[in-house]
Amino acid sequence: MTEKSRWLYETAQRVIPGGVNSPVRAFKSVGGSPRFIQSAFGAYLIDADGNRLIDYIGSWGPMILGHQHSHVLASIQSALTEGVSFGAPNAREVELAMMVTKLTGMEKVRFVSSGTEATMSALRLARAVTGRDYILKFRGNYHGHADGLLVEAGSGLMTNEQKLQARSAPSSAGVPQAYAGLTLVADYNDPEGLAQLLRDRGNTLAAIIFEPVVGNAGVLIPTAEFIDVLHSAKEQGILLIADEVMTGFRLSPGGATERLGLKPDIITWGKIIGGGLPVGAYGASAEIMDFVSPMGPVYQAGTLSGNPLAMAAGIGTLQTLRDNPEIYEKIEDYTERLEQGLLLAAAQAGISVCVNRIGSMLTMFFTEGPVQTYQDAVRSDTRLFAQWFHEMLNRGVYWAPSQFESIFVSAAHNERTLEHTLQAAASAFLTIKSQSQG
Ligand SMILES: Cc1ncc(COP(=O)(O)O)c(C=O)c1O
Ligand SMILES: N[C@H](C=O)CCC(=O)O
Repeated sequence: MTEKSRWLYETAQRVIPGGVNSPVRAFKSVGGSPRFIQSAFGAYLIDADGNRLIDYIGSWGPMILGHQHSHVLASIQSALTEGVSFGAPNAREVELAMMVTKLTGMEKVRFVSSGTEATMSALRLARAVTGRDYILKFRGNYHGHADGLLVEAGSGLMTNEQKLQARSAPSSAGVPQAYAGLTLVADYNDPEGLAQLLRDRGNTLAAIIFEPVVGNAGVLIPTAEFIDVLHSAKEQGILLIADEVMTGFRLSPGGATERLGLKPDIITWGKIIGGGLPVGAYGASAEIMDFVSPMGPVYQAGTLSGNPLAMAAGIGTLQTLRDNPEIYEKIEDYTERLEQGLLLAAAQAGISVCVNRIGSMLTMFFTEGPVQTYQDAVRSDTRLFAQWFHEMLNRGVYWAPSQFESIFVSAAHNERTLEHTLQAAASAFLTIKSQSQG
C-alpha cells in the first residue's frame, strides 16, 4: 500500500517544484512515485502508509549510527533545553571544532550549514590564498550546487533529464558560462590526462577539488597512480581540496584522508559532522584559515552557522564513534558481506554487475567491471537498475534511487537486515532476469 505517499506526492507537486526539496528524492531516474517518510528508527524507515523499509540511504550519509541513536538524541535534547539559536558564539562550537581538528589533523575549522557552503567557501579561500582564479574538478564528482561547481557534476546531475548537452558547459541552467569557464574539468582516475592538464594549465590553478573516494558517480575508488599525480600538483602551488562531505568520519575516524594517506591542504565536511542536522565545515592549517574573516580578507558568514542543536548532534555522533571504534569494523564487515552476497545472487541469476565498495560505501553498477572512471560508470544499464530498485523497494529494501549514488551502511544494520536484503536481492535479480527474457 502506497496511497498516502502517492497523495502526498501529488499534493507536494502543486506547491514544491517537482514535489521535493532535493532532486534525487523524486525517483526521476528510476521512475515511479517516491515514498514519503513518516519516521525512522535504527536501520529502518517507516513510510506514510506504515511500510517498514530497510534504509540504505541513511539521509545520504549522515546517519552512520542509525536513526534516533540514544546518545545523539540525548545530546540534542540537552542543547534544546538551553535555546535553539543565539547568533553569538557558544561552547559547543569550540567542543566540535576541537574534536574535528584532533581527528583530521587540520589546525582550524569554520562551521557552515551545508556541504555546498563548505566547498564554495573553501574555493573562495583557495583563490584568495593563491591569487589565482581557475580551479579544477573531476567529471562526475559532485561538490554541492554552488555555481562554479555545477560543471560536469555527478549525483542528480548525471540523471537530470534537462541536462545541457554541450561538454564543458555548466550542468545546470542559470550558471553563467563565463563563471563556469573558470572551472576546468579532468577525468577522475586518469593520471596521464591530469598530468597533461597540470603541464598545460597548472600555473593558473588555485585549487583542485576532488572527492577522495567518489560517491556521486556511484562509488569510484582512486588508484595509487592517480593519487600520486594529484599530490604532484602541490609543487605548482596548487591547493588540494579534499571534499570529504561524504567520506569524512565514515571511511575511518580521519576520513578518506587518513584511510588513503592523502595530503590535502583544505578539507571540507558535511553529513556525519552534523549527525543529521544541517552542518558543513572546512578546515586547513592556521596559516590558510587565518585568511578567513574576521582574521583575514576572505568574507564568509552565516546567521545559523555553529547552531547549538546542530553542533550537539555532531558532537553526539563523533563522541559515539570515538568511544566505540569497533563500529568502523562492524559496518565494513557488514558491507563486505553485502557485496559478496550481491555478487553471488547476480551471478546465480545470470546478470552482470560490478560492485565497488570501500568501508561502508557501496555501489552495484549494472555493467561488467572494472568501473574506475566516469566513462565506465555511465556504461551501466540504468533501465535494469531501475527495475531492480523497484523490486527491492517492493520487498522492503530502500536502496539509493539512482545508479550513480553510493549506499550507506550504519551501525544499526544487523544480521536480520542483511539476511532480508540478500534474500530480496536474489529474488529481485531473478524477477528482472525473467522480465528481460519475457
Ligand atoms: C562530496 C559532496 N560534496 C558536497 C555535497 C553537498 O552537500 P550538501 O548537500 O550538504 O550541500 C555533497 C552532497 O550533497 C557531497 O556528496
Ligand atoms: N548525492 C547527493 C549528495 O551526496 C545526494 C543528496 C542530495 O543531493 O539530495
